[in-house]
Amino acid sequence: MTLRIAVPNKGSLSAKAIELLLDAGYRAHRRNRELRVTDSANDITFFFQRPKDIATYVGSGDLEVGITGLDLLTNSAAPARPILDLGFARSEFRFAAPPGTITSVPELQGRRVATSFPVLVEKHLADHGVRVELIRLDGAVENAIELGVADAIADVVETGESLRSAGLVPFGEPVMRSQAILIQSTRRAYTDDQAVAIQALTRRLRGVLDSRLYAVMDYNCPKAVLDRACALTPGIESPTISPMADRGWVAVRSLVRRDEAQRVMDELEAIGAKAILVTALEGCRITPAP
Ligand SMILES: Nc1ncnc2c1ncn2[C@@H]1O[C@H](COP(=O)(O)OP(=O)(O)OP(=O)(O)O)[C@@H](O)[C@H]1O
Ligand SMILES: O=P(O)(O)OC[C@H]1O[C@H](OP(=O)(O)OP(=O)(O)O)[C@H](O)[C@@H]1O
Ligand SMILES: [Mg+2]
Repeated sequence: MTLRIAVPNKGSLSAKAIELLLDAGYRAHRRNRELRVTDSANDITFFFQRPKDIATYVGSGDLEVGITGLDLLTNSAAPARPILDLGFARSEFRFAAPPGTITSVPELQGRRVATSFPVLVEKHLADHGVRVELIRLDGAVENAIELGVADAIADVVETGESLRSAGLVPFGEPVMRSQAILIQSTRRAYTDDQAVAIQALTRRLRGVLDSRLYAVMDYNCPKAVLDRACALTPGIESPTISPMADRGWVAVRSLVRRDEAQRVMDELEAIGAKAILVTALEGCRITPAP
């Protein structure tokens, strides 16, 4: 097997990582509770591992690549590096405490800080010259203060709901911003075949991410406002302009960001464009290879 890839077997990363691989044409379905799935057609084996262990396997070179979180990679201190941002599991890593108790990082000096990311926290505090008593927990860290084992916590924050419901407020700058990433080892040597296979995987994943980000926009445009229309829909390289039977009009096709499509349609309509269509992408290769 040319490529062995570590995929999170549970938690916030798992379902989205598998969905991404399936959308990229890989057979990454787990039947029952399989921990290893081989996709012979693509010459890949997926190993379903605990999210916290993935950087260790990839860093050591025992698996070629893996999907993990930037915060987990940093916390592992494994010799591995991100090769592609995957855009999901976006979060911040923050300190928090009950309001009015600890409100800045220097005030943590000598206090008890609970976390399940001890390496990440220790490094950040060392960089700020602050020494604490670290309380290592596995999860549900927000309860640690009320239960009396810590004075502050450092944990993943997405919506902030877990902090709010535990009566905690974040303080200090975020320790880091994280998202899901594809990683490879910085230490091992990859064979030429493996390097080519990693490139192919990366291009496929990037294609899926771009397909989710962009849509095709088609519209009919009076020639008199074509410059303004093209400025609204510049596309990635340049819009495609085709003649129409009515010589006063042209047909324009361009890629637009999905999250901007409604605004762009409003503005095109306002300058006189007609028959504006937005079509989702099933797949694409539009950004350059890494
Ligand atoms: N609520 C969340 N929203 C977005 N990303 C999250 C959230 N919780 C965790 N993550 C991210 O998911 C990755 C895995 O985090 P973690 O190890 O805490 O696993 P988990 O998804 O919480 O599963 P578990 O704690 O049950 O093992 C990390 O990169 C983290 O930043
Ligand atoms: O800001 P929020 O949207 O509330 O999300 C953040 C919470 O999500 C994660 O917890 P998870 O559910 O994975 O439980 P865990 O603490 O056991 O990891 C994380 O550890 C936070 O507790
Ligand atoms: Mg968690």
